[in-house]
Amino acid sequence: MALTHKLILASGSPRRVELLAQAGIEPARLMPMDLDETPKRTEHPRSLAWRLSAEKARAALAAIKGEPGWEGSYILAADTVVSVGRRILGKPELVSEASSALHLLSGRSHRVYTGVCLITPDRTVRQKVVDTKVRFKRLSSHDIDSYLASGQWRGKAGAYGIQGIAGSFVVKLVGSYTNVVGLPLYETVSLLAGEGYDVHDSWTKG
Ligand SMILES: Cc1cn([C@H]2C[C@H](O)[C@@H](COP(=O)(O)OP(=O)(O)OP(=O)(O)O)O2)c(=O)[nH]c1=O
Repeated sequence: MALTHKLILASGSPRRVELLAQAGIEPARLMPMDLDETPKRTEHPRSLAWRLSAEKARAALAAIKGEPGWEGSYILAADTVVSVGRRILGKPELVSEASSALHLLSGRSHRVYTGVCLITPDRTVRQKVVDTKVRFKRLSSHDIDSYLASGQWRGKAGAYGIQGIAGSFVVKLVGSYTNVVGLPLYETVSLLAGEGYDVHDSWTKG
């Protein structure tokens, strides 16, 4: 029988769990890693997504050190960053921050970068950053105020969730949709499969 390795998802994002489930992958353990996600001065959004996804995965690796049963596990982490030009829009905490982000995104194209980091059972670190270009319609004040009132901006990079109401703001999208939601499925599954993870294991189990 093939040796199966457990997968740890170093994330507290329900979107990432759902996206993996969509691909038939169920992590054996969820480990939300609470890190300082502040960009460094002049840090490019792509570099930020690369760095933070690796920091989350490495933090989970450090946390399981010495725990029996988890030595040969895979560890997966991701980080999603929204940017308009070189300006990085993080996860807003206040309504006023969400409002400024939505005003910036209105009628423009922006990029969404998701960094994916996989630590393999032999502790090799494999990384990718995927980017998607998204164009929003011009948002009226009414659109923005109503969206803010919906609360769907909370906890989301760039103050919107494409999988909800904000999907109706999208005029054009070039690249991976799942990347915008928080985990690029094609690239993540390729990364896992390329490192020997049995991505087909659960497909036949219903
Ligand atoms: C742009 C966009 C982001 N998001 C979410 C995905 C991520 O959860 C979040 C970006 O923040 P992240 O810091 O990438 O992730 P997180 O803090 O939610 O979870 P964790 O670090 O524990 O894995 O924004 C959407 O759900 N929809 C969208 O359209």
